[in-house]
Amino acid sequence: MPGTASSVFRDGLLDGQVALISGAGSGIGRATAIEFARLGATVVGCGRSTEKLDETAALCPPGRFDAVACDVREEDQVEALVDGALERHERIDVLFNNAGGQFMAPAETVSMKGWRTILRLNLESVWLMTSTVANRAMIPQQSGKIIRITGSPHNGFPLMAHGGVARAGEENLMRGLAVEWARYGIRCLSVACGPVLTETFKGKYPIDVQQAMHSQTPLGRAGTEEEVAWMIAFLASPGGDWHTGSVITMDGGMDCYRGAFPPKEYADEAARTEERRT
Ligand SMILES: CCCCCCCCC/C=C/C(=O)SCCNC(=O)CCNC(=O)[C@H](O)C(C)(C)COP(=O)(O)OP(=O)(O)OC[C@H]1O[C@@H](n2cnc3c(N)ncnc32)[C@H](O)[C@@H]1OP(=O)(O)O
Ligand SMILES: NC(=O)C1=CN([C@@H]2O[C@H](COP(=O)(O)OP(=O)(O)OC[C@H]3O[C@@H](n4cnc5c(N)ncnc54)[C@H](OP(=O)(O)O)[C@@H]3O)[C@@H](O)[C@H]2O)C=CC1
Repeated sequence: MPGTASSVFRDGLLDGQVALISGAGSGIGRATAIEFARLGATVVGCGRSTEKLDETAALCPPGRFDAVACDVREEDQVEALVDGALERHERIDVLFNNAGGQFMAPAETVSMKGWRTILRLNLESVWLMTSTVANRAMIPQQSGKIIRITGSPHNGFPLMAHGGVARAGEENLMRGLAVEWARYGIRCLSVACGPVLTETFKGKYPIDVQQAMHSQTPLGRAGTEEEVAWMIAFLASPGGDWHTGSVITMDGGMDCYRGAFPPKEYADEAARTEERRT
């Protein structure tokens, strides 16, 4: 992400906003923190590793990134994170629940400990962060936007069944809260991503699995962390004000159709057109 200005949005688009971003020390969280800071927001970025957060701070315009070590699974740490953000910045306009992840393993090998690890890291932590920020900041101020990153495609998540369950639950949580909390002026949304070429993604999955994911995407490529950051920035801007409860899917078309089109069985053009019946 070279340069100091957004390559998509006007300067000052998010002036005055305070955004809390989890997992801001790498990948999508870092790219989003940088984009928000460039657009004028103050970002409170959390993660477990302070070194990674300090690197993000160095990539943001000076004074725009407030790094806080916090494990989003721990109630006392999340409460301290939110209270500290309010003491220093007075409000929280955007919560981007980005921290999370899963491991790839055949379902029959996943132990109860492994299952609980993923449900806790994703679904439970999203509820903890969301309820704490809503109760302490957004309901009192009668405004806010809460965005969770989830996954696409929305059919089963083979080899990551635990992750798929967590993401489905998170999307439903955002939908339910969008209805309940509209009366407080709070918008709740999910952004469901297909493969995004972050360092973790590239290091985590075998190269042939990655290539299969890309070739099974109609647009034939993975997304970039900047493309996700632009979507989150748009949603935080006035352009996002009429969005709530939605699941915005960004996946190069994978959710509509799994595979390159036309499939090899239809390689012959004649096989793609049905004969007219008169
Ligand atoms: C095809 C479709 C196209 C679909 C195309 C869709 C594309 C979307 C793909 C999505 C990509 C991404 O999300 S990429 C970004 C992902 N980012 C991350 O994952 C970052 C965060 N991840 C993590 O922190 C870790 O990977 C994670 C395991 C999730 C949590 O770490 P923890 O330290 O909390 O947990 P650990 O102590 O390591 O493990 C706890 C237990 O979990 C289980 N466990 C952990 N790793 C395991 C493993 N590899 N295999 C089995 N079991 C495992 C064991 O029971 C462990 O206990 P013991 O046995 O006692 O050790
Ligand atoms: N890359 C992809 O293809 C896709 C990613 N996603 C989701 O997007 C999000 C970001 O992914 P990506 O950028 O690729 O991955 P990263 O691994 O780079 O990002 C995950 C971030 O979350 C932080 N984190 C993990 N556990 C915790 C915790 N318990 N408390 C606080 N912070 C934590 C990590 O920092 P630290 O270790 O310092 O705590 C890290 O910075 C994840 O939720 C991922 O599942 C969804 C779809 C596709």
